[in-house]
Amino acid sequence: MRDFVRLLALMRPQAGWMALAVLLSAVTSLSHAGLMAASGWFITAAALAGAAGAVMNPFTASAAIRAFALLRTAARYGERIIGHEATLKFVAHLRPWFFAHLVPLAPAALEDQHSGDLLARLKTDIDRLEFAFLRILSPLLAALLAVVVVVAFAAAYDAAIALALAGLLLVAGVGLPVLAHRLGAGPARRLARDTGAFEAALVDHLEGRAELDIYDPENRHRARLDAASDALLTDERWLAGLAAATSAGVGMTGQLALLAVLLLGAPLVLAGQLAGAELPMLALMALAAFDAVAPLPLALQTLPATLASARRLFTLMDRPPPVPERGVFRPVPAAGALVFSQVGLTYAGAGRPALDGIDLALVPGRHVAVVGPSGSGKSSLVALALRFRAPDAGTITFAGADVAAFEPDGLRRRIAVLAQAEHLFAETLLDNLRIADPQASLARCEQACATAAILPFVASEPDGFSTFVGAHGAGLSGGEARRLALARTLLKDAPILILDEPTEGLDPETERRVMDAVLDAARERAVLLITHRPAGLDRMDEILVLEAGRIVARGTPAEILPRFGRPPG
Ligand SMILES: Nc1ncnc2c1ncn2[C@@H]1O[C@H](COP(=O)(O)OP(=O)(O)OP(=O)(O)O)[C@@H](O)[C@H]1O
Repeated sequence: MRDFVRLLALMRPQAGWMALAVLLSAVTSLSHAGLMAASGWFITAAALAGAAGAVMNPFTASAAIRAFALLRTAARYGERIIGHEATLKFVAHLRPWFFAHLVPLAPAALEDQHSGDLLARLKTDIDRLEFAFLRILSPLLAALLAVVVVVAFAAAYDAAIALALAGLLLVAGVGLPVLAHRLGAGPARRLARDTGAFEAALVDHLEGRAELDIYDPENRHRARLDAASDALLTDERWLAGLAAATSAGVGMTGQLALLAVLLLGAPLVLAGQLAGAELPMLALMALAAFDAVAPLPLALQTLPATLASARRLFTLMDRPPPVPERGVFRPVPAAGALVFSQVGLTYAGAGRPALDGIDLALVPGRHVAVVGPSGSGKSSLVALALRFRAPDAGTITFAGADVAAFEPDGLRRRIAVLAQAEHLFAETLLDNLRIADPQASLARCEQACATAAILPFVASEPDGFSTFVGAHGAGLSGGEARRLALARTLLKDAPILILDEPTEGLDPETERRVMDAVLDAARERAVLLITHRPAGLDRMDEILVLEAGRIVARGTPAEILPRFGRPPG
């Protein structure tokens, strides 16, 4: 219920258009019933007049028939135009709204989300909400309006006929939809829940094709996908069958209503309490009134999936961002030292802190390395520096002010990072480089590529910088992808440079050359080098040794490196 109310609140800006669409939809149903009623009356009255040899004025009735027919067409046209306009405006607002809520959550608060599942939310769930008005709300309200008018009209002629009509409309408009809802709730909820998971598994399957070819020749993974797909199809088939059966049920109830009106009305005609032409008028109007309730079974059947989609979206929306992205912030100084003082970080549900009592200063012109075994907390340091997470102990300052005083995006502009797993976009080499600086001249791109030792590769490609790198850089070797990502990081003109395993995948000689070039180029910047490898460590001003989240040793290369008989980490 809460989700439904929140959904209604989201529709509020379009409430005026939506109310008009509902009104027009009710007018469409009523003019249809009016057309049928007037036609029934006219045909019978003409036949009775003919049989009695009397003269009848055909103009009033035929004018009414024409008026109802025109009104029905105009109202239907208006309802379609306005209903879709309101819905499109609603969706135009919904998708950016969802996206705007999602962005501050990334990456830390979305770590448990599969990209395929997020895509399903952006697409399938929002598509479902898109129809919440057209398929659920509008038919429901329009049917209510139309039914009240039709039953009141019938009551003006005879209470029993009105009662029978109201009862059968209730059966078709409430009884059958509730039954269909009951029978379809499980499959509908499963569909809403599992479609996202299925799409996520499908994306996973495609991305992991190479691994599956190696490890899964028996196609076990594929069989699981097939089974999930079959289950979804079974549910879909059940819901389609249910929709067909309830629609047939509504049609049959309409026929029953026609019969009931005739049976109840015939004695009244014989007793002279009802005019002969009024009986077919009421009977045909009753039959036509069922058009108004015909969409209700589908509306109620759609409701659980729509609510499940709304709940999935709202649950994600309600996650607090790991750091506040909005508020009153100070302008971020162009340069300054990034200083960690006694910083601690404990992940939710973790038994021990990932970082504890960290003191670290990234000062312009000073180069610091952090070494330590896997899981010692190196990437967590980067997440804190980038304000993807906030420390739960100690303080981090930039240019002397707590980083919480700055807008996170503004602070991130001062930091260039080569992360452990850099994403390459399915675009050209140049497009990938210019993500760091869209204005970067070709000469600057070449300079960055030369420093990262990727320029010879670019030059050897027939298309040069226009070479397409493929999805996730699949068209490049691991080392090439790493050097391209490094060149991109170097292009970002930021006073702080963080390099997480920059030479991963390079041979020792290239590694040494690249590290020398990078450190020369970054002489003026504050550098944080995170590494397991020896290259470049001898050029550091300070080396910190991290173990299980704590700094267990720190000093100059001359003090630290002799402790490691072999490469540290
Ligand atoms: N999102 C997370 N949720 C819970 N625990 C996490 C999360 N990220 C990291 N950890 C844990 O925090 C600790 C430090 O992880 P971190 O990734 O910072 O280590 P690392 O030194 O960068 O490791 P590696 O060298 O393997 O990349 C590990 O015990 C890890 O399991």
